[in-house]
Amino acid sequence: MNINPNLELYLVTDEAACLGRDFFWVVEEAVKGGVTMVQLREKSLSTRTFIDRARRLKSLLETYNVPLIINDRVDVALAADADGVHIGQSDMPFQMAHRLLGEGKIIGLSAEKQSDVLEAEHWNLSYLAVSPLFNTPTKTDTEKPWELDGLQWARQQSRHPLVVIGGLHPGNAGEAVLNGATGIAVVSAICSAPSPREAARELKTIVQESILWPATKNS
Ligand SMILES: Cc1ncc(COP(=O)(O)OP(=O)(O)O)c(N)n1
Ligand SMILES: Cc1nc(C(=O)O)sc1CCOP(=O)(O)O
Ligand SMILES: [Mg+2]
Repeated sequence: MNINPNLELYLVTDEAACLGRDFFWVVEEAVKGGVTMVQLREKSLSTRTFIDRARRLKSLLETYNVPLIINDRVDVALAADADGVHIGQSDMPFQMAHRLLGEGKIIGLSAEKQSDVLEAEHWNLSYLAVSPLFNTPTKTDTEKPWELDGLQWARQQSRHPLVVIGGLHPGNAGEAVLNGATGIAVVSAICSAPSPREAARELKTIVQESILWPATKNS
């Protein structure tokens, strides 16, 4: 696996946010719309059900060559042969996760405050998540949002690709990229959209056009 994945549009799953629709249908539609990476984020499943879901998702995503990331759980990532893990500041420390996973796996880390960004310079991450960029009702146990000025600061300090998460939608995705994000991570803007495929398509276009700006501005 390429440990430098395409981060442009990162779907973080939440079955409750799928509004009763089939979870795998929502993910597949999102991938058809242009999602470049998927994180399976499960906070209440038993270990066995988490592994079963991860294996099924892995086989779905393989068809589209889209990497699967497991939130929090290195054991589940290994059991499902996922492409990597996402760890937060209260999860397994980076060095342990790296040792257990071995080479060739994606590891992403949340940065909640300035010292997290500086500490992360020691580690070979695939990405650093600016967490949260904006307030979001989807996850409320967060630190203070970074906002755009905080994102600019992180961009100046960090050597890692930056993913932004928290409150991203078509109205602010472009400014996130213009202020330093390599890509955006979203839950509700895709999972709860009337058409997850169309929502992903719209967000992907915004991200890609913002990456190219100002190269395309006068063309
Ligand atoms: C891409 C991405 N960024 C941040 C998080 C949050 O991780 P964490 O702080 O460990 O919180 P939980 O998601 O585990 O509740 C994430 N999952 N993904
Ligand atoms: C899973 C998660 N982590 C966050 C963090 O700040 O670390 S915010 C978040 C949920 C993001 O949901 P939405 O796209 O609906 O705002
Ligand atoms: Mg976590």
